[in-house]
Amino acid sequence: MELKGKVALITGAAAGIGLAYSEELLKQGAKVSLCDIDSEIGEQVSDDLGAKYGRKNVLFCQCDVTDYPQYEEAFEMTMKVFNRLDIVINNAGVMNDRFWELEVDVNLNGVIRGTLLAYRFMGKDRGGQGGTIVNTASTAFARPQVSTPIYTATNYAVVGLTRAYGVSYLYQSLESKIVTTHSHRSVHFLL
Ligand SMILES: NC(=O)C1=CN([C@@H]2O[C@H](COP(=O)(O)OP(=O)(O)OC[C@H]3O[C@@H](n4cnc5c(N)ncnc54)[C@H](O)[C@@H]3O)[C@@H](O)[C@H]2O)C=CC1
Ligand SMILES: CCCCC/C=C\C=C\C(=O)C/C=C\C/C=C\CCCC(=O)O
Repeated sequence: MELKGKVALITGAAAGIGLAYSEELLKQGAKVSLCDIDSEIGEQVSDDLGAKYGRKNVLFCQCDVTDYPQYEEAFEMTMKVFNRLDIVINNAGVMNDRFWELEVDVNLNGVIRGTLLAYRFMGKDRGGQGGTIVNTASTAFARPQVSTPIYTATNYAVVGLTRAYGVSYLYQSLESKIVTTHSHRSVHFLL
């Protein structure tokens, strides 16, 4: 996929895998909207990436994926600043089964919110140009992580959600495909 000039919105972008996605996209000429609940690290990372890849190519949106209106604002801000949206990467996640309700709300409900918003802002049936949704899940979906059964369950669910959306779009003859790649013990599904 040609990434030059494309705009990507990435959640959990202030650290780890989300930060790696962001830097790679910038390297390949895309513009990125970094979304994260942590505004202190997020602003810092955004400044650093802006200095390296061009300030006009990087935006930080403070956003909690458990809060639909906040998440929606991040999409609106991205559209306002970059005037387009091509790629949504639902990556934010937590792993702590002691706080299982939060874990489900971030890892599963957050991906559902992000997927619905992505269809709303990019869907051809909504007047958009189409686009790509990438959902990150742990390979715990294939080999259960017995130490964290609820974290494991959220990853099973994300895989089911992503496969079902991918197939329903295929049935509707819209442009879509599912590709799985394995990297750092995570699975990235491309819709
Ligand atoms: N690190 C690993 O070995 C693996 C990670 N994964 C998955 O990859 C994804 C990213 O994981 P990592 O980069 O390792 O995590 P990380 O802990 O390094 O980074 C997660 C980022 O998400 C942000 N975040 C947390 N809650 C949020 C919320 N409610 N709204 C917005 N942002 C929020 C954090 O502030 C942080 O910047 C997760 O979905 C995780 O399940 C999958 C397999 C392995
Ligand atoms: C948001 C997550 C932040 C921290 C992530 C750190 C580690 C994540 C690991 C995984 O997602 C797990 C990946 C594969 C594990 C599969 C099986 C492990 C089996 C061992 C066990 O039961 O513990």
